Amino acid sequence: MSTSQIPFLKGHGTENDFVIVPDPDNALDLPASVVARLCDRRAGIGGDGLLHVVRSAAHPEASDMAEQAEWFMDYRNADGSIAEMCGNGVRVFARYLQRAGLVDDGDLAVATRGGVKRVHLAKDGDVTVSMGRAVLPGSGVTVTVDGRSWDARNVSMGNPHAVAFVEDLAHAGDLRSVPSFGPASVYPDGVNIEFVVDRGPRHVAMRVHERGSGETRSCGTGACAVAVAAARRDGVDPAETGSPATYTVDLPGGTLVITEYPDGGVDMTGPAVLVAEGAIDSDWLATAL
Ligand SMILES: N[C@@H](CCC[C@H](N)C(=O)O)C(=O)O
Repeated sequence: MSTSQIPFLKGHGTENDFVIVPDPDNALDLPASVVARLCDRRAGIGGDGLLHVVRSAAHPEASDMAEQAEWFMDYRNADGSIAEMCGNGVRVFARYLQRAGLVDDGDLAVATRGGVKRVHLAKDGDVTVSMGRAVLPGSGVTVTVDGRSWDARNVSMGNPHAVAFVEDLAHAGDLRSVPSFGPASVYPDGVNIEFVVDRGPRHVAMRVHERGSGETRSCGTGACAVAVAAARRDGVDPAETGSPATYTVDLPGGTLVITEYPDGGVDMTGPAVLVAEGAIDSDWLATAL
């Protein structure tokens, strides 16, 4: 019989799935080994990542944002590594806060390692997040998978992305394929790699290999990086035209709509779904420590 249980929920955004662990006072010890155990699809609950829900004031990395955002999304990849930002995760995080009655419907702010993000949510509708500006450093990168290489665009959405336009999404390989990139110095902390094809005017499709999680069925920051990279490739820059540019991005797990504004801000709209809740056996979890 276990001595205590830790509440959790499971949710996804365009099938990028997360274990959600509410811990308002930041009382839980969640080293990488514990996160990896929880995200393990056979030995644990399973997820592409973990959303640790903490009051900003209670977390050393977020206390300086507490006045702007009551809640901090302490995001972890499936291997337990830390990332600056997760676009699908922040929508699911906001949905959890709404369902738990911790925020009102409508607009809220969420603290992340990538700064404070403004979120707009309706009770059962899509969620829109103001993701901030995309940064395109211009450094040349190459991505390689299964012996094929492409030039890629380096795009930061707070976390790093390499966006490669390919002829066929099948070129991104299969589950055994591990893309690589170069030169290594461009991404000292690793990178998320997106493979993109055109579907129509301002409409693309992508697959993604995420840093710390492997191939996932969606990546919100990746879709933003892809939309901005596709716009620049198409000669579209809202800062120059003065008009917003909207791209539809299809992913294996669903569709995200990305709009870049003349001030450089990027909005992402998509679903956020809670699918289950339960309790983690703390004795089992302790075996991962
Ligand atoms: N799936 C996320 C991105 C999660 C972080 C990424 N793996 C990284 O290490 O930067 C999204 O929806 O943005």
